[in-house]
Amino acid sequence: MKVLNPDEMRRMDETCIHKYKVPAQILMENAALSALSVIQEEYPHHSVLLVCGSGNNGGDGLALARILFSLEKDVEVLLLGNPDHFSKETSQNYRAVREIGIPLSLNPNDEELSFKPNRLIVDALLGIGLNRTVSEKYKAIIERMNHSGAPIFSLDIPSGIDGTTAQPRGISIRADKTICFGAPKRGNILSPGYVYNGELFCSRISFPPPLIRDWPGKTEFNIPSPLIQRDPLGYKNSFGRILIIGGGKNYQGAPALAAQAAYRSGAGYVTAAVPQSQASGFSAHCPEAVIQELQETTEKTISEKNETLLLDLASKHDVVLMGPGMTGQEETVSLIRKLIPLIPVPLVLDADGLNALAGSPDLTSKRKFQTVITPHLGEQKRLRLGLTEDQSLEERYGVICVYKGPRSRICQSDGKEYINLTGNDALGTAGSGDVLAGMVATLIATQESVIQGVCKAVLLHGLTAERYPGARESFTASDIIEALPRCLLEYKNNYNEMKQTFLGKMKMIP
Ligand SMILES: NC(=O)C1=CN([C@@H]2O[C@H](COP(=O)(O)OP(=O)(O)OC[C@H]3O[C@@H](n4cnc5c(N)ncnc54)[C@H](OP(=O)(O)O)[C@@H]3O)[C@@H](O)[C@H]2O)[C@@H](O)CC1
Ligand SMILES: [K+]
Repeated sequence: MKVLNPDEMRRMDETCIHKYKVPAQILMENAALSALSVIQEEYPHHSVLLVCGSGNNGGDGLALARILFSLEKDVEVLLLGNPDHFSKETSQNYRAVREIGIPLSLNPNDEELSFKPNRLIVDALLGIGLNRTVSEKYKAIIERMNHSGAPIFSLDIPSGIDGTTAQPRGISIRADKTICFGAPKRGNILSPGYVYNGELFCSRISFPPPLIRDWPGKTEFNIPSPLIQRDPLGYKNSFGRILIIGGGKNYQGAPALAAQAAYRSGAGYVTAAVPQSQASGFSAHCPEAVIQELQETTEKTISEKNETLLLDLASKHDVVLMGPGMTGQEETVSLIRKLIPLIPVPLVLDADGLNALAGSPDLTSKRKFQTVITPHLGEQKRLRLGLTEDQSLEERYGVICVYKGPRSRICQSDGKEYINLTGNDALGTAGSGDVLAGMVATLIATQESVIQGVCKAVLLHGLTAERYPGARESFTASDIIEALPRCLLEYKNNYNEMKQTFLGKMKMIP
């Protein structure tokens, strides 16, 4: 499923109207009919107040009012704006609403506004035409709607959410349900906008399939291919050989979590290269891993003396993960910077690996093998130092970048972007990133391509937090690892359902 920004959505609408000859009036009617089916299903007995703005979003609301009224529903319309500025389609619906005699208040003042808690509010104030901070007049109404106690159903996007950035422009409706038209917008899917949708529905409003299928947009939901089945005749070396370079004083846990996550994601063989004084502690955490003891700096971090040994070891593995727990010790940072360009297999950089990389994009951009970086917000900021506004990390560093956070994004340097739909706030726990890094390294080794491996790892990592009972009350990085087997099994056995329901995150309406 493609995700569009408002400009793309307008171009798609225009293409539908001009190339495929589906008139705008029909699109608006279809939008209203699809919203009607949600109301009939979800709010069959509610009376309805439609709050309409003066753009086509308001036009959708007016069309819906007309259809609801024809079904003898108790409806009322609040209309804001100047009818002289309406589009042709909105004007037609406005005239019909007036002629039919549907109760309507035009630009009501504060005293005339009445929101009853048991009456459904349809939010048709602002759609993808939002182009500035919400005006004072609209702000006051949005506040009243949000505090009314009434259920709110938004048309296309909650009024106030920017369709591109997903940020509220000053304020936004907090909807219980939202139906998006044609395709989901970035504002419906990214953080924080997705939270304002409530439950999300989508209608194609009769867009012809080739229009959607062949649309050249580069952003889509992260729903990768099915898991590659394990070879029943395979052995440990055929299920992914992962080298983890990590650990430093006070940070033994980080590489241990990554190693456990690697094994639980299906890796056949994991080597952990850690400072020698931490080897025994590491073994206690992950007895399955083969340990390579490394010479240390005086601060018990990994010394530069290990360069040749590590490069040789890397060449004997399918993927290298470098960074967890390595600290910012000067000599260790210098080692990381020497190793990055030379590691002769795909490389995953996380944590201190990213801090060492920040500001030196040439270290990764010239690598012969692919690099994946998994920065959280703070690390993203550090990596951006020296970049211009319009440069992305994936482009400048020549990597696949996983922008971690609510609704993580996986971005390739060619502009392709996958928005992850799984996960919740439970994942904000120490060690969560180390676990993800171990999963990414493994699935890169075991799946059909680096990008597919990354996408599957991010999806599964999020799924653990949704499937682990009580995760939002109590969850640790080790619980992510514990939940992995059942999530892998679900991915394997229920793949088609997960794909068809967009992992339960969006429901298609005719
Ligand atoms: N095209 C199609 O075929 C289809 C389109 N469809 C529907 O159309 C919607 C897009 O319609 P749209 O482009 O008319 O914009 P819309 O979101 O209604 O708002 C524009 C109005 O808001 C105003 N305004 C803007 N910012 C503001 C602010 N901060 N505070 C206050 N006011 C502000 C702005 O005013 P102005 O800039 O003129 O002052 C303008 O009057 C789309 O979301 C979908 O629902 C469906 O029917 C399917 C077919
Ligand atoms: K809206």
